[in-house]
Amino acid sequence: MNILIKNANVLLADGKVKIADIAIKDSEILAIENIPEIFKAEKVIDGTDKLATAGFVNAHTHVSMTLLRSYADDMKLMDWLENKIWPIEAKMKKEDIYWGAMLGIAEMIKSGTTTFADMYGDMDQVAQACIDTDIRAVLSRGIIGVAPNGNQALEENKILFRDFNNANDGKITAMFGPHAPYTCPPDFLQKVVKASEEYNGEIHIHLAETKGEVENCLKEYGKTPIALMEEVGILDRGVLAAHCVHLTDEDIQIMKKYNVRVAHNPGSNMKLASGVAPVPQLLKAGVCVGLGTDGASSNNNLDMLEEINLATLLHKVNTLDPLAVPALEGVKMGTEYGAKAVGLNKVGLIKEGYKADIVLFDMSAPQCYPRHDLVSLLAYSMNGSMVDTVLVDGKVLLENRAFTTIDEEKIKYEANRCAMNLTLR
Ligand SMILES: CSC[C@H]1O[C@@H](n2cnc3c(O)ncnc32)[C@H](O)[C@@H]1O
Ligand SMILES: [Zn+2]
Repeated sequence: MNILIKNANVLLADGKVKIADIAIKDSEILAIENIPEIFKAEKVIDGTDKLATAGFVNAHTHVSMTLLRSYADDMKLMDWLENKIWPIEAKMKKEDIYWGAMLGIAEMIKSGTTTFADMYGDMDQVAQACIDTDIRAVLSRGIIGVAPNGNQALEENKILFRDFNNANDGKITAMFGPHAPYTCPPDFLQKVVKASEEYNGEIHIHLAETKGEVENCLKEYGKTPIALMEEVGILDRGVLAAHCVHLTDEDIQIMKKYNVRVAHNPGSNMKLASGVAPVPQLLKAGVCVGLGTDGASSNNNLDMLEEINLATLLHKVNTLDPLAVPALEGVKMGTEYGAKAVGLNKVGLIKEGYKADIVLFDMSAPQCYPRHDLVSLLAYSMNGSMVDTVLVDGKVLLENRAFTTIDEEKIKYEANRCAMNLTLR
């Protein structure tokens, strides 16, 4: 479909904001400003006084964990996982994964996220939710190698790849998801490397999230998690590494050498008291750093504009340098860098030839005045509730804050039903 967004304040690829029209042809951005005479719009969207940005890329989440939002708070990671999260996840059924994913996808679209990278179980249900909502997604089967069903989970990841890589007109792609070095020993990780070579897939993994993880890794293997991943061959495969909080300078050099991409999760790292990732050093070293929310049970929402805000503020105070992560860098981490981090090309910018994943923000609220600098307003004043219109792959999914295809009330009802039943099992 030919869509014309007229007269919007467009955040362009060069970081400048300009009032312009955006012509969309099918799934791509055809032109910005200089619209060809022959372009005939079948739908016109008035962008007057709205801010148009590339859709946010949530570079790391476990979307179905929306069912566990507010279920277990104020705990450190391993206590939280071992004593609350893993026991109740063991009771989850396929419909829980589906409705939890639908709830999370609805929340993400409504707050401006157009792509997410996921790692969980029963990923056929997450994939189906992506098909039912038309969001863009990079899906991996989270694999706990030490679990009795580690090999089964690896087989499920191969099936995910076979059945859903490039599915839904290419909006779904797949990766392999070994959970973490502390749940996937080296010999199992080598099986994952082999499978990823067989399927030409990349790898999504939690790395160096806590001080305890690093200390235990050094004790058991005499190496940091990053160095161990280099040894077992994981880094050769193309890696999206979530967290990367506790790193040495040598780790950062290894990450640069292997072009490791990072999903920085400031909200989750703060909520689980995991630490502050050395994002300014990673960016300075030329490592690609995107942003993720992690799951809604350790954040506790999936609002990427909030994550951008957290990233811009956290690193200022942690380094006592107001330029540690400036506004535009934070926005780029949540869009352009995030797209690269999850392995997508032509996504993450409003640029000719890129995918038409576009968000229009309503700027009528008082906190959007005065208009000295719209990128500053986006990073430091606005919030996800100001999202008005969302397009993914050139399809309008949200318009005037209302979903065009999905039933929000049904999703909230079914997800809540599943969450309550889950706690009764
Ligand atoms: C095996 S599927 C993915 C697995 O990861 C768990 N998880 C959620 N958040 C985190 C985190 O911050 N670090 C490590 N693991 C996490 C999730 O509950 C699933 O069990
Ligand atoms: Zn995670």
